[in-house]
Amino acid sequence: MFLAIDNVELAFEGVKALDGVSLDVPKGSLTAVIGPNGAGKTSLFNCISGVYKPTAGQVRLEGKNIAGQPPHETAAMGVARMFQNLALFDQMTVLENMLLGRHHRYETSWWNDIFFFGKTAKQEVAHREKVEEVIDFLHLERFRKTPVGILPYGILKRVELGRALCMEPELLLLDEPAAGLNQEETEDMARYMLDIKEELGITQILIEHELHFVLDLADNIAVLDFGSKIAEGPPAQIRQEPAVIEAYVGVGHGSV
Ligand SMILES: Nc1ncnc2c1ncn2[C@@H]1O[C@H](COP(=O)(O)OP(=O)(O)OP(=O)(O)O)[C@@H](O)[C@H]1O
Repeated sequence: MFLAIDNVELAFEGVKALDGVSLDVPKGSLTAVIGPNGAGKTSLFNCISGVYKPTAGQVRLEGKNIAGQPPHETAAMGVARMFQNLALFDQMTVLENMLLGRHHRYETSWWNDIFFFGKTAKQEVAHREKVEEVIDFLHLERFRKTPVGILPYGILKRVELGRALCMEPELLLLDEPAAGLNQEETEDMARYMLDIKEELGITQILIEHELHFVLDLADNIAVLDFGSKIAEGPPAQIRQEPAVIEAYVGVGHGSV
């Protein structure tokens, strides 16, 4: 299995944020983790990316247990994260922010190379080519030289996705990518996620509040509630799941 989350438990002073959660994520798939506030979704991401060390259980990436491994080592193994609270530098342009997304791939003094000395090292040319590819892929051409601080939120979300894609990840963790977007922007975001899967073949895990956003998108949906996985399956199955119907629309309201 590409990513195997095995009986992961995470406790904060007696409160179990995760209580024995297991989830298999096949390579190239798009998995959604949904659930209400406080269900444990962010905690699960933090256990995958290395921000938190699970109190029990394993997170195996291509067979290697990465639970408790520092985030930079996990990132170097190809795990990138798109943050809900955007991790961008306002004064820098779209292009510069995306180049920063590649810093772990610079072999030496990446900061000096890009910003102070402007060396046209082979390395930098290759990095810029990759960034331009991502800019094209996300249709951000006309914003390349714009400081991100003046861009509207919908575009910023796309730039944040681009920053993560510039890491050339094997596994992309998306934290509520549609939060705060209008209908059209939400549809665009969903389209990009399908393109990432179909054209780039990158495995994606997506945290979402809204069941409806993921029903047409995900291959597999895991539903968390109070730190436990209460249901898992393809969208058609999740729609019919009594525990999900109860959690989302109340008992006796039919399928979602
Ligand atoms: N650093 C922390 N210290 C103490 N408790 C925490 C910490 N982080 C999370 N928790 C608790 O763990 C539980 C799960 O929180 P988590 O943020 O993972 O849920 P979530 O599903 O991501 O919620 P939301 O949708 O609101 O982001 C909650 O009860 C939360 O209060």
